Amino acid sequence: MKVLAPATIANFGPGFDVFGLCLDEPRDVIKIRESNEIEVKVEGFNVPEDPEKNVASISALALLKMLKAEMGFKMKVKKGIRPKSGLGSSGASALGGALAMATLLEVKNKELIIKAALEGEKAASGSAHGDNIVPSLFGGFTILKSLSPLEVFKLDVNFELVIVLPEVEVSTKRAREVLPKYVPLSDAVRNLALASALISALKEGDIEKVGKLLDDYLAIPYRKPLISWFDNVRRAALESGAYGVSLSGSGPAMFALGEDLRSIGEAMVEAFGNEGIRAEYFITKVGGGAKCLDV
Ligand SMILES: Nc1ncnc2c1ncn2[C@@H]1O[C@H](COP(=O)(O)OP(=O)(O)OP(=O)(O)O)[C@@H](O)[C@H]1O
Ligand SMILES: N[C@@H](CCO)C(=O)O
Repeated sequence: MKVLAPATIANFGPGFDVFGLCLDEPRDVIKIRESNEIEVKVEGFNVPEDPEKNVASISALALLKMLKAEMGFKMKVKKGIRPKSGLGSSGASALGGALAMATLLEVKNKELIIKAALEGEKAASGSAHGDNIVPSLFGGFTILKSLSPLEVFKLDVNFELVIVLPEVEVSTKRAREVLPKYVPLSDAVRNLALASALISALKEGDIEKVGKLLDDYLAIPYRKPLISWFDNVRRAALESGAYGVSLSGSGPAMFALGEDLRSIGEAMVEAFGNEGIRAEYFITKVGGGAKCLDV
């Protein structure tokens, strides 16, 4: 049994903890089979092999516990999404681990799978936010209305975007610690207006309009001390023709929409370089969600 669990962009501008976009790549690949022992092996980016510490096995174990089932397993995690990247690295592994175990046990209940995956996400980032796990499972653009009961609205969208990944790390845990408990009402209203308009623009398929609706007043302003380069890289993207640009999840990855994605990516990489930070860019499209393969 093998699960492909894709990277995601959480928040997607104004949708803090609610919006999520599934990417076609990169992805984690989680292989699982029943065994007498519990073992985790990791390939690719470095994450723990201790089953109590790897997000994928934590989620698989959480599902077993929820079902009051006992079973050993051997898990192989091919880690294709860089941890602490802002691309939903822990979310993809958490979803992959829960989905792989669910498939082994022939469990189809999506709410249960997400509940188990949230245990992994919580272990990684200190918070059971679902805006990476949900798009990684369902694909497309997701609006997470409620986790319990699970209520997800999905938009099937189709466009390309450029992702820029700098060689710095931002811990999601830290990026959540810096957020205030309360925000000014005027900022909440601004985000509400942007988020509502963004959904309408996505439904129209007007990506230029979507790009102009990516501002955020709830999280990014408070995270600036952790992402001091953000404004300069954003400016470079806009000056090179991007319709819009934002942080992916809690960063450091950024994404931009536009026509000439290659030029925008190059301009953003150069802007990171001016800050003394090496970065790379890649172009991808909206992904279709996690896949289970019988191998
Ligand atoms: N399978 C796994 N995948 C990713 N991270 C893991 C995994 N197992 C354990 N971890 C640990 O979880 C932590 C992930 O931290 P964090 O949530 O900040 O990153 P992230 O999920 O990659 O961020 P983001 O969601 O913004 O991409 C790291 O300390 C990492 O070592
Ligand atoms: N919504 C989460 C996503 C983290 O990947 C946050 O911004 O903290």
